[in-house]
Amino acid sequence: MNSEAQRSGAVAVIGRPNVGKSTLVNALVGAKISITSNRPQTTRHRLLGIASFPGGQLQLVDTPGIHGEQGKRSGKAMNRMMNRAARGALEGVDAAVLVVEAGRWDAEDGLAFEALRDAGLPVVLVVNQVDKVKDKGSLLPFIAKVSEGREFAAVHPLSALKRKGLESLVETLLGLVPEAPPMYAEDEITDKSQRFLAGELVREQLMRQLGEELPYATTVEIEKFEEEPSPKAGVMYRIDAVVWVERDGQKAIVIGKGGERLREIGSRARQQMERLFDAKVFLQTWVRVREGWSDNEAALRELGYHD
Ligand SMILES: Nc1nc2c(ncn2[C@@H]2O[C@H](COP(=O)(O)OP(=O)(O)OP(=O)(O)O)[C@@H](O)[C@H]2O)c(=O)[nH]1
Repeated sequence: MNSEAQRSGAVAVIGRPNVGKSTLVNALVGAKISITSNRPQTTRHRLLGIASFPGGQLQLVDTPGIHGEQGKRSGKAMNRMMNRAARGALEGVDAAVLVVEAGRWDAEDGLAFEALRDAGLPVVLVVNQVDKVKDKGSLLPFIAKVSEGREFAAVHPLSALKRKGLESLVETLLGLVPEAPPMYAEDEITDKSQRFLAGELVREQLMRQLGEELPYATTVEIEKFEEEPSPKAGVMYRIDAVVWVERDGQKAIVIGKGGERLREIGSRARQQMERLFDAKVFLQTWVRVREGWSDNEAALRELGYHD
């Protein structure tokens, strides 16, 4: 790529839940700004990941997974909001990446593709998780089948987790965005505040550490986020996080025997925050009950959800 012709533009990252959209955005940005877990519907918000390269800058819009009736897990209002947030991400972008899992294409992948086709965007197909495919020879027929009757600007088999195959994807994407100076400074990595990211890192641990349906009944609110100078670490943050659940019984499970579960959630989240903020973090966590929050639009807005 000609290094004098700087390119810059927005690219939506779309796909059904759990295919690796956030993992891909993090890999391209080079930092963990979007939380990931092996549970579908981890991402609930739209989030911008800013990735700067010698040839230009990509503003990657990470989105909640597009899901159909069968994919609903949280309250109805939350599901509606997530689908609206994903579809809303298509406005004002220059191109889209459709992420699918290698070897698998189902109805929800079809829904995601149709949303992109209807938006009239150039679509790059990312066939993710190729590290899990033993018979690499099966990839070509899979790609041929998926491409039948569907138009893609390019197809990239890759592994977001192992960071394999990313360079050529970046080259393709830079080719699809306009010639323009970067929109953000090179050291900026997201449009979200540290306060927002702190809440997400607590939520990531809820997704990872709680079993069954419980993660979908929880959300996190940051009640206090204070920065103060620290003689050793430069700055330190004092953060108070509230974990909201829907019922009393759920509160007991999140707290765990003798408070063990909540301590582990807090400790892992704090480590992740310290890494991301490059600072010392003092984190306190509480659990509170708010009945039916995930099926109540007003409660969702109060808790920071919007489309
Ligand atoms: N083996 C393998 N696993 C991957 C790869 N990319 C993502 N994963 C795993 O797949 C799971 C889902 O990844 P996410 O990035 O959270 O998926 P997502 O598409 O953002 O999910 P939603 O938030 O549900 O929309 C996580 O456990 C990731 O570690 C990959 O290239 N290879």
